[in-house]
Amino acid sequence: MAIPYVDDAVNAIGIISIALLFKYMFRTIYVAYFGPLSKIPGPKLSALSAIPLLLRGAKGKRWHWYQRELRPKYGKIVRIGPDMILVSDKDIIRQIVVKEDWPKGEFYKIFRVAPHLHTLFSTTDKAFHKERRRLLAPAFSIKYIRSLEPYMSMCIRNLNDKIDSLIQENSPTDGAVIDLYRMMVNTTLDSIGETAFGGTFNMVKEGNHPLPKEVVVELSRRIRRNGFPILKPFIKSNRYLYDFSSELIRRRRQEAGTRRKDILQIILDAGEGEAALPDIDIYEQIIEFLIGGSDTTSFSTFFVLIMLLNHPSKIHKLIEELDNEFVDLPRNELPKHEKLKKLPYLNAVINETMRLWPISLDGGSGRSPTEDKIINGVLFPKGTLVLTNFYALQHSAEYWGNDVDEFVPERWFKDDIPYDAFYPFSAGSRNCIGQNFALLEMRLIISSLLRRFRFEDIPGQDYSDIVQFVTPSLAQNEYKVRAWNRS
Ligand code: HEM
Repeated sequence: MAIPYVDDAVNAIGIISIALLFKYMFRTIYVAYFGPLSKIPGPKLSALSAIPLLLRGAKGKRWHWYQRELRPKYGKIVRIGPDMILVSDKDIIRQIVVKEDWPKGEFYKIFRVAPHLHTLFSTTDKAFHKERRRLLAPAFSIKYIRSLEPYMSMCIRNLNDKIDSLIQENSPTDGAVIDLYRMMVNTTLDSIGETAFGGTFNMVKEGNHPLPKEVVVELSRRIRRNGFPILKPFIKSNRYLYDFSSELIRRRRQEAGTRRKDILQIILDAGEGEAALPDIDIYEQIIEFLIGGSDTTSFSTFFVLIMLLNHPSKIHKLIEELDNEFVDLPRNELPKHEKLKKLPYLNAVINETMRLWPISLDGGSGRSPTEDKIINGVLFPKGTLVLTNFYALQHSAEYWGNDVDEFVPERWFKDDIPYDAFYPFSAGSRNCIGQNFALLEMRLIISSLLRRFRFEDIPGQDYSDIVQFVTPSLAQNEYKVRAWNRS
C-alpha cells in the first residue's frame, strides 16, 4: 500500500490553515476599513486590533490614553478597537444609559467565576439583572443603610484612634506623618467587613488581613482566565476565599437567636424557599460588594481630603460649617449622619471631588446595542462595545464653563447645574446600588477627621499618578500627610 497518506493529511491541514488565515485577514481588513465603523476617527492600528488598548490596559494606563490622547485628538466619538467606540457626547450618553438603557457589553463576563454565574454587576442579561436587583435592593435602601451607621462608625472611630495614637507616639507638637491613602483603603475594607462579611477585617488596627488580598488575586485570575480561555486549565479558583465565605454563610445559617442585621443577613433572608439564593451566588455577591464597595469609596474619600488640603480657603469653609453645626459635640465623637447629609458645603465638596476625580476614569459603563442603532446621526452596529466616557463629560468646558478643571464646590449652589454631564455613580437601571452606603461612609469619615485633626500635605508626591485596572488606585499605593490634633 502507498505510504504518502500522512503527507496528504499534512498538506490538507496546511491548505485549510492558510485558507483560514486568509479568511481571518480578509475579515479583519474588511471590518477595519470598509465596515460600518470605518468612518469613525481613531488610531489606525485600533481599527485592526484591540492590542493597543490591551497593552495600555495591562499597565493600568488606558485612562491616560482615552482622556489625554484620544479625546483631545479625535473628538467626541473615537474608535478604540475593531468593534469598540468611546463616546464623550452628553446627549448620546444619556440616550444609551438612561433613555434606552442598553445592556452591558459582553466584556463584563470576565469578572465572573464561571460563565454561567452572573452577578448584579457582571450580568449582561436584563431579565436576570432586574430580578437580582429586586432581591438585593432592600439591603441598600436609604432606611436600611441608616441602620448600618453604627457598624461604620465603629470602623471610623478606630481610624480616628489610630491617627491619634500615631500623633501621641510621635509628638503632639510636631504631629505624625500618616499614610492617608492606605488609611482610607483600610477603613473602607473594615467597613465592608463589618457590614457584609460578619465582622471587621481589622485592617486599620493591624494593617492586613488575608481576605482582601486574596480578593485582588482572585480578580486578576478571573480576568486572565476569562480573557484568555486557553489559560483556563492552568488558573485555579481561590480556595481560601471560597472556604472563608462558605464557612461564614454556614455559620450564619445555623445561628440561633438574634442575628446581626447586616447586608449578609438581608441577602440570606432574601427570597424564600426556592427563590432563596444558593450559597455560591451569595458568595459571589458579597465578594462583588467588597470589590465594588471598598476601593471606590476609599479613592473618592481620599480625593475629597486631598482636594481640600490643596485648597485652604475651601477647607476652612468646610471646617467652619462642621464646627457651627456640631458646636456642642466633643471633637472625638462622631457626628450623626442625619445631620451630615443636610450640610450644603460638605455635599458640594463631595460632588465637586467626584466630578473631578470620578472612579470611571477609563470610560464609564460599557454598553452594547442588541440591534443596529442610530443616535444623533451616529450608527452603532449591533454588538459594538460602546464606552460611555463619564470623565470626559465631567471635564468638559462646554458643559461646566471655563473653570472646569478647578476645584470649585461653590458651583453646586448655582441654578443651572448640568446634571446630565455628571455621572459619578452612573445612571439608569445599572447605576450604583451602593451609592447611599458610599455617601454615608464618606460623610462620616470626612467630617470626623476634619473635626478632630489638622492635616498638611507633604510636597513631592503626585496624587494624579493613578492606575486603573478595575477600580482606580494610586500607582504608589500610598500618600503621606502630616496630622495633628486640633487644639
Ligand atoms: C464612592 C463610591 C462608589 C462609586 C463612585 C461607585 C460607582 C459606581 C459606578 C460608576 C457603577 C457603574 C459601573 C458600570 O456600569 O460599569 C457602579 C455600579 C455598582 N456598584 Fe458602585 N460605586 C461606589 C460604591 C459602591 C459600594 C459601597 C457598593 C456596595 C457595597 C457598590 C456596589 C456596586 C454594584 C453592585 C454595582 C453594579 C450595579 C448594577 O449593575 O445594578 N458601589 N458603582
